[in-house]
Amino acid sequence: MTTRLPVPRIALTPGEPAGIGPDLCIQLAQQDLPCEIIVIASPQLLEERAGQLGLPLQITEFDSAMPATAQTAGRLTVLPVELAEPVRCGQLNAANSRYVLKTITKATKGCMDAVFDAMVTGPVHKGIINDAGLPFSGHTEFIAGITGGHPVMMLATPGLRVALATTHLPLSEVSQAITHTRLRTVIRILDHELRSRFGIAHPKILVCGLNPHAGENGHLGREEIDIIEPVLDTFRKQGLNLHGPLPADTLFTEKYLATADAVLAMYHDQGLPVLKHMGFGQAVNITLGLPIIRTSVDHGTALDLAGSGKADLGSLQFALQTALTMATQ
Ligand SMILES: NC(=O)c1ccc[n+]([C@@H]2O[C@H](COP(=O)([O-])OP(=O)(O)OC[C@H]3O[C@@H](n4cnc5c(N)ncnc54)[C@H](O)[C@@H]3O)[C@@H](O)[C@H]2O)c1
Ligand SMILES: N[C@H](C(=O)O)[C@H](O)COP(=O)(O)O
Repeated sequence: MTTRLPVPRIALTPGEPAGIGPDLCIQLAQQDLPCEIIVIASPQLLEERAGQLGLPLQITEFDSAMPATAQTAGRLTVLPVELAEPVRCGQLNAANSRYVLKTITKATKGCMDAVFDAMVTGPVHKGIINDAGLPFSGHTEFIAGITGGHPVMMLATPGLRVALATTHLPLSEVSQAITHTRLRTVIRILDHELRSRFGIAHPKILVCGLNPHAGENGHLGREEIDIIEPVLDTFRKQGLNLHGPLPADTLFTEKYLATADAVLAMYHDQGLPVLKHMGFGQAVNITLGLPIIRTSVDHGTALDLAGSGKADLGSLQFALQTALTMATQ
């Protein structure tokens, strides 16, 4: 007798309604998939956008009491959330910012309550959420505010994983944020999840310095000597396979990357431009350190492309595939 495994149920938030998130959800819905996708959004928005794109879409309202069924092309299961105001492609409207946060909150709580096996997020516009007077610096921090845990942002593309010691911080605040406590927490989570979620027995992690040339022996900054090296030394004594602090400009070369499982960058734009240069459109953003599985696209709202049919589905597909792998391993 064979036992059929349950179909994974994945929550999908389209993000900013005036951006390409709704387009991508509709494009994704044109495929048969080995999981159930529950889009948390306004059904009216999705129907209007499908009309603009000229794509078929039959919407069914989500009923959590029903067993999960695999996604079939042209259909979509939706957990409805009402918009505050109608949406025009490419035009941000702060009145709809609470709607955006509500969709993410529902997905997060649904994962916490085991209604969903994982959540995948489309791109939000952080600025318009802030313009609405709502504190928000990114999904990563917002979701962790609901679930608890210290979130660690890691982007991955075939051949490279980059995790960040700090996430959405003004550059002027980064140095202060690189503390012994933060680095210890981030490295512990990164090492642990590379083992537990990605099946890497003894992960080799390359750690960037903060300053040019990793501080040039203290002549170009002391964070490496005072903070990064002592933390790495402590973990090395415990058997972790950590290398650094290395100058970030030369760390990102083949000689170093060839044998590495992940790079830990000290701040957002130290690590992510390299990863996006290598894999934009084929990369995923994964939040480590949470009690739930959350992945996301590697791109933003692309307001210029909303409703045009030109948005590339690659990163959303990769994000979904990664969430599925993590949920079913
Ligand atoms: N996952 C997220 O929520 C996320 C990620 C990155 C940026 N953002 C936000 O998005 C907003 C806009 O950011 P940005 O302009 O720096 O980046 P962006 O990714 O929106 O756009 C950069 C360029 O890439 C193009 N592009 C982006 N996604 C594409 C796709 N799927 N297919 C084809 N072309 C695509 C755009 O047309 C644009 O030319 C900001 O508010 C930023 O914070 C959100
Ligand atoms: N740092 C992400 C990137 O550049 O792709 C992006 O801002 C999204 O972050 P959140 O997943 O925290 O919203």
